[in-house]
Amino acid sequence: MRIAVPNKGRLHDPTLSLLERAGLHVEETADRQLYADTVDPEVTVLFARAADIPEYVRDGAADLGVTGLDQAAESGGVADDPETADDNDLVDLLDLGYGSCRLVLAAPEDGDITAVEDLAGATIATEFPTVTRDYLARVGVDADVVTVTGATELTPHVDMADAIVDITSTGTTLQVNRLAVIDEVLASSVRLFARADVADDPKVEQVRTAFESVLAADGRRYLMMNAPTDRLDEVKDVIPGLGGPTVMNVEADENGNGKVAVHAVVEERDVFATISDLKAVGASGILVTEIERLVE
Ligand SMILES: Nc1ncnc2c1ncn2[C@@H]1O[C@H](COP(=O)(O)OP(=O)(O)OP(=O)(O)O)[C@@H](O)[C@H]1O
Ligand SMILES: O=P(O)(O)OC[C@H]1O[C@H](OP(=O)(O)OP(=O)(O)O)[C@H](O)[C@@H]1O
Ligand SMILES: [Mg+2]
Repeated sequence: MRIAVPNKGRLHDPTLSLLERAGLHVEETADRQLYADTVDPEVTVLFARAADIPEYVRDGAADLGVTGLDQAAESGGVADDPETADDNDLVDLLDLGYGSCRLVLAAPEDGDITAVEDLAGATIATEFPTVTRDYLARVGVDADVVTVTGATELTPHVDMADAIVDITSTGTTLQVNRLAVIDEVLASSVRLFARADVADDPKVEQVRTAFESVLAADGRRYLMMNAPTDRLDEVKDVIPGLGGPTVMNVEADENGNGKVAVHAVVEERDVFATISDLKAVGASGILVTEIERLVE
């Protein structure tokens, strides 16, 4: 099975680190620029441009792809559910959380275009012509779309376009170019995509679960402690756990008082307060550790 991942740019490093954390270590090879083996003999990684990845997956050059939803939507249909997906759809299996941005319609701050209706008969420049045309059809506005391959923000200032559809995240680029957002066209983030005909494959499910387990572990910590058996209920009340904690009997102390070991997964933001609460109800030997993966 082949997974296409971004070969460069902002999505490259986070994607490789996700593969690593998911246990799919990418082997170093001479051909690393194009493809690489992983520790799983059935899984190969293919390096491609973020914008080309959806096409690689649709064409069958790869089975899975990691890239932005904006790129997938630009290349054709995207389905959330393999059951209802068309043959040529990409199935959006999992939101990986990074690469968050918005595709927005924007026009010069001090211009005449302040609403999407003002764009009837106007020209919109974008690197995302398909998404833009779909959007115009959705809102029922007839405008021309010109495709550019970069520096889109410049086009309204050189009379190439009246408005643009482009990526924004912090808003700095729009602000510097004195462009105001008129509407959101698409909210995007990086997703794990599969070709519809392999979306139900057990190997695909294995990769999806591995990625999901990394996301589930993010921002969570594993707490371990000992507690007097007769104070277990108080300890349980204090732990803001995911489900009940795991409780194990351990040897009684030298005075014959019963003791238990308690393990629990807690949100990282709760750890600081929880530790003092635990001490107050008699817990001791409290350990806090990171979690690599969590399969819920
Ligand atoms: N400013 C941004 N903030 C968050 N995500 C972004 C931003 N710009 C782009 N992205 C996401 O990253 C994807 C890849 O962007 P792009 O193709 O521009 O590559 P890049 O990482 O910017 O590298 P380069 O432009 O140098 O090739 C986009 O499709 C989008 O999903
Ligand atoms: O809202 P902001 O935080 O300013 O981000 C938006 C900018 O980020 C991307 O450009 P990028 O930095 O990837 O440069 P590029 O045009 O070379 O791809 C995108 O094309 C916008 O221009
Ligand atoms: Mg870019």
